[in-house]
Amino acid sequence: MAPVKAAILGFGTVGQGIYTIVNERKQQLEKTIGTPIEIAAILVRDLDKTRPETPGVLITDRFEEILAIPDLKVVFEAIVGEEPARTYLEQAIAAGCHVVTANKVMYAKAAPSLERQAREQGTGIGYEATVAGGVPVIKTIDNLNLSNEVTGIQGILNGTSNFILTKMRKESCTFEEVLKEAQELGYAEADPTNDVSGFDAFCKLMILSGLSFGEQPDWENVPMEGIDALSLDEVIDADRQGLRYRHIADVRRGEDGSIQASVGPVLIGPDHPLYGIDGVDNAVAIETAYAGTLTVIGPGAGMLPTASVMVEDAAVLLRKHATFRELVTRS
Ligand SMILES: NC(=O)C1=CN([C@@H]2O[C@H](COP(=O)(O)OP(=O)(O)OC[C@H]3O[C@@H](n4cnc5c(N)ncnc54)[C@H](OP(=O)(O)O)[C@@H]3O)[C@@H](O)[C@H]2O)C=CC1
Ligand SMILES: N[C@@H](CC=O)C(=O)O
Repeated sequence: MAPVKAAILGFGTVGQGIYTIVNERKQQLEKTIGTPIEIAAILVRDLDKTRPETPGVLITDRFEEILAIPDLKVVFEAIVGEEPARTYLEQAIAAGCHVVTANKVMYAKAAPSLERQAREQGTGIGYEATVAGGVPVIKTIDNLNLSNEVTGIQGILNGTSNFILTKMRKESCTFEEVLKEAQELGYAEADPTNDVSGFDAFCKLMILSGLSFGEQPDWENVPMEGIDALSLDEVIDADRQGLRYRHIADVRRGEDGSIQASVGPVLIGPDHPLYGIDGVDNAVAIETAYAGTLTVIGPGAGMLPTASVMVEDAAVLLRKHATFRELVTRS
C-alpha cells in the first residue's frame, strides 16, 4: 500500500524527535494506521545548518514546496511563534491535510479559527503537545468533555521553570546556570523569555481554558508572573521552612460564571498536591463534576516525550479518518 506522506515544519528539538519516532516505529504505525507513514519533506529556516542525516527527504526553506507534494496528508508543525506558523497551518488545512502542532504561542490565539476551518474542511487537528509536553492532558479533558464536566484546573505547565526551581532548591545552583542546562537539554525555548516570564504557561492555560470551558478569560485580566524574580536565597529559605516555590497556573469558572485565571510562583507546603513534582515534570490536576480531581504527571518538555504525543496525534487522526472514509466508501 502507498505510504501516507507527512511533512515536518521545523527540525530542531521537537522536529527531530518526530522524525526519529516515525522511523523507529514504522511497523507499529503501519499496523495501527493501516498504511505506512513516510516523512516526505522537512521545512527549516537556515538551509546551511548542519543537521542529522535524513536520506531521501526533501529539505527546504520554502513552504510552497511542501504544499506542492502530491498526496501530502499530514503536516507536523514544530516551529516557533505565532507567524508564519499560523498561516502555514491555514494553508495546510485548506489543502486537505491533517495538522499536528506543538506551538502553544500560536495555538492559544489561533485555536478557534483553525478548529473551525478544519471542521469545514473535514480534516483534523492534533495539539496534545501544546500543553505539558508528553503528558496526555488534552486527551484526558477531551474524554471528560464527553459526559463529565471540568470545573477547575491547577497545574505546573512549564518544564523549564520547574527544572530551574528544583535545581536551585536541591543543588543551590544559580538561576543562570540551570537555565543554560535547560536549554542544552532541549527543555527551554531557544529564546527562554516566555519560559521564565510565565507567558509559556499562560498560553498553555489559555488552551486548556478553551478546551474545558469553551472560552478563555480576557487575557488582560489574568495576573501573570514568572520565576525570573525569585532569588536563590528565597528558594533556599523556603526550603529550610519545609516550603517550596512552584510555578502554578490555575483556571476555573467563578460563581458569577466568568472564567478566573492566574499564573505565577506560589509558596506551598507538603500537603499541597504539587509539592512533590520535581525536575522537568509537569502535573495537571483536573477537577471534575463526577470523578473528583484527576492528576496527570510526566515530562513537560524534551525531544522524545513531546514528539511521541505528536506522532500519537497523527496516528489517531489518520486512523479515524481512514475508518470514516472506509465507511463512506462501503455505504
Ligand atoms: N522543546 C520542547 O520540549 C517543546 C517545544 N514545544 C514547542 O515546539 C516548537 C518547536 O520547539 P523546539 O523544537 O524546541 O524549537 P527549536 O528552536 O529547537 O527548533 C525550531 C525549528 O524551527 C525552525 N524554524 C523556526 N522558525 C522558522 C520559520 N519561520 N520557517 C521555517 N522554519 C523555522 C528552525 O529552523 P532552523 O533550524 O533552520 O533555525 C528550527 O529547526 C515550539 O513552538 C515550542 O514552543 C512544545 C513542547 C515541548
Ligand atoms: N519550553 C517549554 C517546552 C514545552 O512546552 C517548557 O519548558 O515547558
